[in-house]
Amino acid sequence: MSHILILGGDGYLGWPTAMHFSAQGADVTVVDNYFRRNACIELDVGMLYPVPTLVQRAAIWHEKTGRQIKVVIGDLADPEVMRGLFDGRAEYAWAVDKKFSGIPDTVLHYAEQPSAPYSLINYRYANITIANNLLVTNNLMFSLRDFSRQTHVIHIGTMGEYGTPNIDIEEGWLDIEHKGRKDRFLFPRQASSLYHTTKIMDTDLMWFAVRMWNLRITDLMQGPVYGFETTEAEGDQRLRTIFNYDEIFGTLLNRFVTQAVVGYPLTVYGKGGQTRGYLNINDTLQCVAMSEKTPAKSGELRIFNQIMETFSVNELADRVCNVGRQLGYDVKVQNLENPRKEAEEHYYNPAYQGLVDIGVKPHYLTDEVLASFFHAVETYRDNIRPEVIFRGIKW
Ligand SMILES: O=c1ccn([C@@H]2O[C@H](COP(=O)(O)OP(=O)(O)O[C@H]3O[C@H](CS(=O)(=O)O)[C@@H](O)[C@H](O)[C@H]3O)[C@@H](O)[C@H]2O)c(=O)[nH]1
Repeated sequence: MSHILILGGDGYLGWPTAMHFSAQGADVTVVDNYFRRNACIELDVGMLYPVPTLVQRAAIWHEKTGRQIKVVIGDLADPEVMRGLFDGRAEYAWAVDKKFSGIPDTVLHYAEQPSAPYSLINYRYANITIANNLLVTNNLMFSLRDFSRQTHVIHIGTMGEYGTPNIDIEEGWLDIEHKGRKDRFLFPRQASSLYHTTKIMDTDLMWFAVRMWNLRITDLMQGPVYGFETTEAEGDQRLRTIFNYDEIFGTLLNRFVTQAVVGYPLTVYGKGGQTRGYLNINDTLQCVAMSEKTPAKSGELRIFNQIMETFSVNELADRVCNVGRQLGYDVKVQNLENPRKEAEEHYYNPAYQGLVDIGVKPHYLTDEVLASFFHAVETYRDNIRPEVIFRGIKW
């Protein structure tokens, strides 16, 4: 049985991933310090529905499936918490069998502050983002160096590391010919938020560790994710993942569908030509699962662009308007002055073939998928708080 350690197991992607691997029979341990929930309380942003604690969710999962997901509550920016997961000192906050699972075969690293607006609220939130994201990644690198260089790490990076260059975006690497000589380098990176910049710095830490200590790392450069319905959560609402629609933690399509359902005009920032690669939450699970099955080699930093299709903000607003109107909603669009500093019209042509080549079958955003997303959000309509949708955190 493979042992999978999930850092950031309480988050939007961490918890569905934990259930996904557990359902397939893996020995799963999740770690989290409840950063996301605490930030949601501190900043008073709305979640679509309440979510039981990580410990409660693990107990519910066990009651329903007979499988255990071991839970550790701790701050991975503290090196001793991280190292305890490799040398057996970790204390389980929940587990049926509290015996140490041993060195993990695979570590899924989601334990990061994931929001661009959060990282730019002010200098304090900027520092929290930088300190958390870089220390967690560095603590992981040193734990692997000291305890297990064979463990495969799958890190969630972001397409935002590349920014919006005026050339095609390759999958992580670029061959350069300069004055008659050739070499291969990380693709140039230029992020448009501090959060995204920490992901660039993560890549540098990981690439250093791969070069020095022959670690095995897959970096998934993910675009904005949408949706919350995953197979393992079907049939029990208490197992649904955290879903934000507010300005800070909500991603674009999750926000637009929620806005449409509650009659709030869709918040298109600036000209709306900002184009990104999007993916369904179920494809995040697939991409991580396929990467786990076909790990990076020793001394390899393997980079995949984890997106399934690209849309501009305007295109997504149109799609949400059309489907919303067919469902009887009076959906309107408002063009707001862009609170972010970003290109509003730009070239965007990223490669994203690597994950398909290792077996991922994309779920595309069809009208049916969008309609089913509307129906899922409608169930919680009364919980939606319009006042948290836009507060205008400026870059
Ligand atoms: O109400 C809104 C919200 C966003 N946008 C625009 O939509 C685009 C995407 O915004 P987003 O908030 O969905 O995505 P972003 O801030 O880039 O961050 C999200 O998507 C990233 C992938 S990517 O965008 O870098 O490819 C992940 O890394 C992050 O964790 C996740 O929060 C941006 O141009 C933004 O200005 C709007 O027009 N209106």
